[in-house]
Amino acid sequence: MSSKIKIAISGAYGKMGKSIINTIYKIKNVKLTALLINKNKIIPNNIDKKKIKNVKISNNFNDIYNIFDILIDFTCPKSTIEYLYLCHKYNKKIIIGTTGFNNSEKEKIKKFSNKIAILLSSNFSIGINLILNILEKITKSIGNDNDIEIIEYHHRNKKDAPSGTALTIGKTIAKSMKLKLNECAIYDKNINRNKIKNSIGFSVIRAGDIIGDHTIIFANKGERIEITHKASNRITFAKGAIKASIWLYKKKRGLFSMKDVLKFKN
Ligand SMILES: NC(=O)C1=CN([C@@H]2O[C@H](COP(=O)(O)OP(=O)(O)OC[C@H]3O[C@@H](n4cnc5c(N)ncnc54)[C@H](OP(=O)(O)O)[C@@H]3O)[C@@H](O)[C@H]2O)C=CC1
Ligand SMILES: O=C(O)C1=N[C@H](C(=O)O)C[C@H](O)C1
Repeated sequence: MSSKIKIAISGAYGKMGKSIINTIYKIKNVKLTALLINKNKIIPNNIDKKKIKNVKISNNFNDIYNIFDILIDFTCPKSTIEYLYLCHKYNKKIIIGTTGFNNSEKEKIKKFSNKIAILLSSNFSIGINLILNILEKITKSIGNDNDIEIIEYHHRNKKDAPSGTALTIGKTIAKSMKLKLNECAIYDKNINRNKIKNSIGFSVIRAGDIIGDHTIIFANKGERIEITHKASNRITFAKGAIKASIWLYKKKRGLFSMKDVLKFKN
């Protein structure tokens, strides 16, 4: 590729935004050209000013639409949808890392993907996507005979629950049992499991500065299988999102996921 892919980040001063700023300069095919922040905020002290020397910083998409190719968004559902409209207006591609969308917002994302290229992932780590890949096989083998639980652990500031990753894991398991998640998910532990076949229980822990851990339990009489992923640094998500943006650059339109990017061999 002759010229580098130009990247803008929305949510740039957030935990994920800062992680991407500190990672992107190490990756040769891409160049950070713009930061979209919420209000006119001072640059956080844990952002190295050298890394954003020639980068435009604005709280207005219209200031930067002509200096980037792909927007990497880690903000909140309301802001993501606002940026989706603007990416459609200016025909820009978008990597969506934000989680916590309601059904109407998910419909909007799907609708816009008819016009622009969108890659949506609740978790950009290689590890979680590898687990999603093998979960189908495990569930098809033992899902019907086991109690299934998903436990997620995040930092005390996380706004949505269960996590987007936990919901994606639940959806993958449900689909492997030929069910929709809303037909088998149990969020309320007072429900007697004996009454529900093929249920998937969710548990949520919010504490300290936990980056993002997920455990899936398949429990039967006499044994249980526990599959756990622990993110120890947000760099794992940042690298995945940047890798996804390089992949998405070639696409004109459509809704994609990390499954399309990683193409694990079965
Ligand atoms: N897919 C994945 O792999 C991962 C997804 N996530 C998800 O990403 C999202 C963000 O997580 P995290 O970075 O920890 O959250 P933070 O709250 O640390 O960061 C979000 C940032 O977005 C800013 N923001 C909100 N609205 C706008 C806007 N319209 N324009 C520009 N900036 C805006 C916020 O500003 P202000 O504080 O002023 O509101 C804040 O700085 C969450 O939904 C989380 O679940 C997180 C990690 C990995
Ligand atoms: O809010 C976070 O931090 C994270 N959110 C994502 C989710 O909701 O699954 C991904 C990761 O677990 C970190």
